[in-house]
Amino acid sequence: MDHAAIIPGGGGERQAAADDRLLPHGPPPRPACCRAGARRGGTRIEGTALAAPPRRPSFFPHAHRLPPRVTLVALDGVGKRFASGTEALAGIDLRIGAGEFLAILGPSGCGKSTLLRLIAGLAEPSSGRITRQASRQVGFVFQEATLLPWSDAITNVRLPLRLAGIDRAEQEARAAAALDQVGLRGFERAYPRELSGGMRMRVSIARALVTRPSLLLMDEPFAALDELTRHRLNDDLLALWAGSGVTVVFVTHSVFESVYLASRILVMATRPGRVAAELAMEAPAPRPTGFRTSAEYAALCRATTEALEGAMAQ
Ligand SMILES: Nc1ncnc2c1ncn2[C@@H]1O[C@H](COP(=O)(O)OP(=O)(O)OP(=O)(O)O)[C@@H](O)[C@H]1O
Repeated sequence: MDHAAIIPGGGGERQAAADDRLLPHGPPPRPACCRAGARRGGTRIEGTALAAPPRRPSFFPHAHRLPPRVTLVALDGVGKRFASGTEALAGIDLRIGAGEFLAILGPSGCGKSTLLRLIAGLAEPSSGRITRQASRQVGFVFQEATLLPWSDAITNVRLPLRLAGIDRAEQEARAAAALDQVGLRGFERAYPRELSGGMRMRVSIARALVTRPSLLLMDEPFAALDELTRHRLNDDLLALWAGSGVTVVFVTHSVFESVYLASRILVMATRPGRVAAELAMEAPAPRPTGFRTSAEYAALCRATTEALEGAMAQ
């Protein structure tokens, strides 16, 4: 099968409406290719410039190796047991490379959110070790937009800067730029109740971006949105990622969303939560028109579904 073939005329993925339009910019498209491989192995970490993630064997015929990159966060044998006795995670070895788009995919309760919180430093592991690059700045986006209802969009977005003690003029300028970045120029004075669900999520993303994070952590951010809005936000997030160089870790239940977005997918199994498989894939970013109906996308979704079914059978 030719994984790089694109079926023309499909999709409607990038028909941005005024209501849900995001980023105008993006990098030159990369060649279409994909790679997936079994996971194992660790990498020694030296100081703050961490070692590159391990390379893994491929099983796609046109596979190629990803370039080595700096590791932002490294987890070695990480486990998490809650006071209730629940063993949420066990034996997690993971390298998050600068600039990658990592999706964490798995069934409900497998520990995806717990893993994201550990990566963020919002919780401590009960075993193992997490090493983070010292200079990283983390942004967090949750499933709900969690905006202050009594504040307009720009006030919501500048909140992290206000809490950091940055002066008012800079807060305003950076918040306006972040809203522009997510396609909401002109909506600075709109209140959350005046915005659609997709627009509220854009404000939430702008609030995460305003701190100029090197690591953007997203916990099922589009799960509550309708499918078309979700597709548009997927495209715009990809353009944002590709244009900014930010590292994204994205939790999702959806095989289709993970394949569409990610450069690497971590498939998790449950009880205790652990990494069952790791699939590395690369496709042009932003995705070309019709990618959702392409043979390449279908092949990647099939491989990922098989990996997820394998994980659930473990
Ligand atoms: N604070 C906590 N105290 C006790 N147990 C917890 C706590 N947080 C999570 N758990 C348990 O840890 C396990 C993993 O939960 P987690 O929310 O990380 O899974 P998840 O994969 O994100 O689930 P979902 O996809 O349904 O959001 C679950 O069994 C959950 O009940």
